[in-house]
Formats: sequence, structure tokens, C-alpha cells
Amino acid sequence: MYEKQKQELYEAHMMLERYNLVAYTSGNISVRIQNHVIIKPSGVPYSSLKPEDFVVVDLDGNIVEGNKKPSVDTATHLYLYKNLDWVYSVIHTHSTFATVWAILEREIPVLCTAHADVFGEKIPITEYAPVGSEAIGKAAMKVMGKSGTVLLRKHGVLIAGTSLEDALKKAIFLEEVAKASYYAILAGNPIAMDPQEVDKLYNQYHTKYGQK
Ligand SMILES: O=C(CO)[C@@H](O)[C@H](O)COP(=O)(O)O
Repeated sequence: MYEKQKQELYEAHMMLERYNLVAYTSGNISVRIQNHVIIKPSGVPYSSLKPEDFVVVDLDGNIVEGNKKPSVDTATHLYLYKNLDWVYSVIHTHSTFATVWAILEREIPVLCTAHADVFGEKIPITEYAPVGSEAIGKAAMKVMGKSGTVLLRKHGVLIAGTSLEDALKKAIFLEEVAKASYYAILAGNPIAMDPQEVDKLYNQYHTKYGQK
């Protein structure tokens, strides 16, 4: 089933590795196709991951196809798909600088234009939630805004996207923004951007930037 989508999902996982957003087995991506979700198998190192390893589950978490155990974060991903109809891809990472903010239990304020462009709001942080159930998804939804991007307290990052490409882009830019903001705070006392300017940049970026 879904050979093309499994190949795309495999390549997306390789992108996470290429951008140094994951290490060894950490993190995972899923995509939704109608009532099915394709997700990374649990605990398989990126170096030995293959497209045919990906697991197809239904929205209740029952395995539809695959001979490996699905990601330990499957319930988290499914919670977002079941509760947010615009979500077609979910990414979880422990990307280093974003996780530093999560460990420090601090949301990321909007300090630079790249943050305003892509996310259009601060990156919020969830309450602490344990791995392995819907708890992380529930905690994420309590604080999630229009960016679909949250820091998981003491854990890492959770991103909801309208597509695999949208979620990947946010995962990559989040780490860039988390890194620049971390260094800015280390070096001085940066001031958060004016909310009106943030809205303006966000709207411009999402309606005019690139090949639109
Ligand atoms: O954060 C966690 C577990 O604490 C996960 O992201 C693991 O890092 C990857 O789990 P699998 O997707 O391989 O089950």
C-alpha cells in the first residue's frame, strides 16, 4: 500500500537527518491519507530505515499494514489528526536548539523576521506530558496556535503541517530560529518584535513570498 507516499516519507526522514534535526532513532514523521496514517517504525536507526518499514495504521491506531511496531509517538500523532482537520503531516524531533528552549521551559519569543515570516507568533511550550499515550497530543493542542508548532516541555518539538513539505519546512526553520534566538539572548537582551509588524510579515510571506 501507498508505495509512493512511503518513499516520500522515507526521504523526509533522511532530510531530518541531513539537517541534523535527529540522532540515531530519535524523532518521527507521519502523513495522513484519508483515514490512514503512515508512520515511522519504532526504534529503527535512520541508517537502516527502508521505505517498506513504514507502518500504516488507522485513526484508532490499529495496524493496517506493516510488520514492524509503529512509533512510540503514534498516539500523539493520531490525536492531532483526529482533532485538527487541516493536519496532514506531523513531525516530532529533539532538534538541539529547540530542545534547549524546551529544557529551559521557555517559549520562543519572536525576535527576528524569519520567525515572524514562517511562524507569525511565539513558539509556545506545553505542560509536561509523558511519552506513549495521547497525553502529549492533548498538551500540544492546549497551546498550539496558527503555526502548528510547539515545544514539548523537557522533551523536544511537535509540528503539525498542512502537508509533509509544510511540516518539514517548519521543522527546519524552527531549529534555525531557536538557534539564532538562543545566541541573541546569550549575547545581549533582545526585544521581541512589534506584534503588528509580525502579523504583516507573516501575511506577506504566506501570500507573496517565493513563486506565489
Ligand atoms: O521522544 C521519543 C521517545 O521519548 C521518540 O521521539 C523517540 O525518540 C523515537 O521513537 P520512535 O519513533 O522510534 O518510536
